Amino acid sequence: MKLTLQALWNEGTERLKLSGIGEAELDAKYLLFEAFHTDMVHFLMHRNDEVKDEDSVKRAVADYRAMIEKRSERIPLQHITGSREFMGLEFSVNEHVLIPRQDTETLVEQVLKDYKGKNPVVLDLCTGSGCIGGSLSILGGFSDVTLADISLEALKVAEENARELMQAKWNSVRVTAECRQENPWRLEVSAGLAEGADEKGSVQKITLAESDLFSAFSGRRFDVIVSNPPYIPSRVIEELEPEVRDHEPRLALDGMADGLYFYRRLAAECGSYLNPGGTVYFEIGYDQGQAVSGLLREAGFRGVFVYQDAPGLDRVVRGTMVLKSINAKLPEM
Ligand SMILES: C[S@@+](CC[C@H](N)C(=O)[O-])C[C@H]1O[C@@H](n2cnc3c(N)ncnc32)[C@H](O)[C@@H]1O
Repeated sequence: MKLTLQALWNEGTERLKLSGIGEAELDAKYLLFEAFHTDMVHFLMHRNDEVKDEDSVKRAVADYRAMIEKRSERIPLQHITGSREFMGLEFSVNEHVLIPRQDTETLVEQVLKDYKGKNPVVLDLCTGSGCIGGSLSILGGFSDVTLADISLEALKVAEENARELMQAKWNSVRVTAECRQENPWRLEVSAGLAEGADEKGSVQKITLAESDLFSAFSGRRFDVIVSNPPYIPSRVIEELEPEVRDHEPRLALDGMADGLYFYRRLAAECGSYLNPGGTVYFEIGYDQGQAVSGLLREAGFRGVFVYQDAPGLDRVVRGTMVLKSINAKLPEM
């Protein structure tokens, strides 16, 4: 029987179906394209051609079969390919970070909308791959964004992403990374115009910081604090799909007994790190809107509002800290 792309796709699909993978056809096709560095158009035109008897093609076939084997062990697709698209940008991922979810784009889109044409100083707590803060920096053009996480392994992934994003955005422009501190770890990735050019208004930086929530930010103030903290109740983690339960970091999932542990800490502490009129945006689980809104109101936040994601589920809570003593106003939104 001749070996074709269609035959390889069928073979992969069958293998993944046997492992109970719901989107077996899609995943097999994605891995086929990855192994053969090809796309849908090429596939549709050549799927019934016999694949060439060349070393490079043999390698692609072997790579594809190896990737299918990994996927059949319920290793997430994105861990196999090493990347995930988020907000139209490419983020590297590995087993040390949560794979960015489409739901999380709701938070990024809301901040971009609220701060269009403005340049807030932003802190992304629990940054993981850096997908939230990185997108805000690149797409919002915000010049000072800090990405913080308690996990050094996660921060290394966020650093790679920050460098790649800056490089891609500034193209011919220098991207420098300067290690400022080892313990706790801290690094700045910054981009500016090429040497000799006018640098006015063109410098952008992403700072990466090892921090247990706010531990590394004593005395600092931000205009916007965003966070997608771990929010799954501990007992629920065992019921999740094997891809999540066995392959994504527990540190990224576990919101302790009722899933609200981090929101309690964030609500209590955020006010001390915000400029007057500063705003927080937290991603939440679909059933946590009321509880997290309550925590923010109790902590003195105003304008507390819950936003829904594309399927209509509660996904983001926003609140603004108004410091009456200095007559701060709610920002226009
Ligand atoms: C749900 S993941 C979110 C990752 C990323 N922001 C996203 O939206 O895809 C939560 C992240 O919080 C980090 N984390 C857990 N406990 C933390 C703590 N005490 N302080 C800071 N980060 C923490 C984990 O390492 C993980 O990267």
